[in-house]
Amino acid sequence: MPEREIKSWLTDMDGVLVHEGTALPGAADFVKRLRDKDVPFLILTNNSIFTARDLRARLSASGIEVPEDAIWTSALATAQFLHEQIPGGSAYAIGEAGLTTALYQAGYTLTESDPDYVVLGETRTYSFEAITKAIRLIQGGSRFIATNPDVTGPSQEGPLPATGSVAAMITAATGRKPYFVGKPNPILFRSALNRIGAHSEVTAMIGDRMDTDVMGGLEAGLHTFLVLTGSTRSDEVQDHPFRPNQVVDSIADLVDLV
Ligand SMILES: O=C(CO)COP(=O)(O)O
Ligand SMILES: [Mg+2]
Repeated sequence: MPEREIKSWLTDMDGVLVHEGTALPGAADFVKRLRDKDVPFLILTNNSIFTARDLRARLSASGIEVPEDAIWTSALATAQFLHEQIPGGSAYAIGEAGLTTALYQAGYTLTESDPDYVVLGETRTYSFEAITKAIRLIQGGSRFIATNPDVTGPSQEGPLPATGSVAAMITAATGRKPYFVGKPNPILFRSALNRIGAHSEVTAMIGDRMDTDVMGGLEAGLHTFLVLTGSTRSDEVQDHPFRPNQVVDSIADLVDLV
């Protein structure tokens, strides 16, 4: 049992609720319990590929029913961050609808011509041409932003290369490191807590990665649960200088805590 009462929940998506488009055992029950008991919650994902509307549909197709406004992605947080930094700015974006739509909705112009920012997001179709353009723009002075530092993402077949790995390639070519807006950045956690009106003292974070979900939750003052259905094996927890409050096999073990 947690040492403190949990009144609101932030939960990661890939590796906790789903593997790509397949729901993990207990995920649908966990979310249904939250909604039936009207418990404040938010799905907090570093996956910047999809819009919240698309993610709602994908989760529904896997049997997990959540409203669109219960989903907060690293793409949405990145667009909000850039709007606060340079309102009405411009960006060269590598990513999919989740990122480009969020940037447009934040009032940004997408361009290859002297953009304020190069924004790297998640995609399954990174192109050599696009990465080359990004490298040249960064060398020309555009600021380098990435939606999330995850070097891999989980799937049923095994790890998938992710934004953090591609960012490392661009860093190697330019000598510039990106500013990552997604987990573990406190910006994502603070914006998430604000969206559900929750206080860190009584909020839990459920994740599958130590370097994003658990680190970010820990630093935000949340109670942290690590599940073993995603990117972290139980014997890997000790490789990190910090640990979650609790390690559980899967989200099915947390249903009765709601
Ligand atoms: O998509 C991701 C990295 O590829 C991570 O997504 P989550 O933050 O939902 O685990
Ligand atoms: Mg995850």
